[in-house]
Amino acid sequence: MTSGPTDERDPAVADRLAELRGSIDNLDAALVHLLAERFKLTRAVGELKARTGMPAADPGREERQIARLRALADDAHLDPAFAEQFLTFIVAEVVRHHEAIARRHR
Ligand SMILES: O=C(O)C(=O)C[C@]1(C(=O)O)C=C[C@@H](O)C=C1
Repeated sequence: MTSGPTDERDPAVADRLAELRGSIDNLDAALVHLLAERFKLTRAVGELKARTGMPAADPGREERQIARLRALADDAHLDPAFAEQFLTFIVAEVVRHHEAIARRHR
């Protein structure tokens, strides 16, 4: 017999789905905590940069981070383009925070 859309009513399938979703929820929580820690560190960097008059963004550093993350993603069988987009998205938010901190220091 082939499996079909009714399989999710099968208790074994429902249990397995709940188990997988439980682990996904744990990892999502870990990601939120990791991001919160990263933003604590970047806030300190933003304050240091504002205090010393350094520019918010460092394109050279970003280039190196992207190259490193792409290689790590490749090793981990994660799409390197996705890893790059993810980092770029986070760093754009960090730069926005740095700029807001710098405005407050003026
Ligand atoms: O390392 C820095 O200089 C930072 O400001 C941190 C960070 C990052 O989020 O990793 C953010 C902005 C820079 O363009 C590069 C890196």
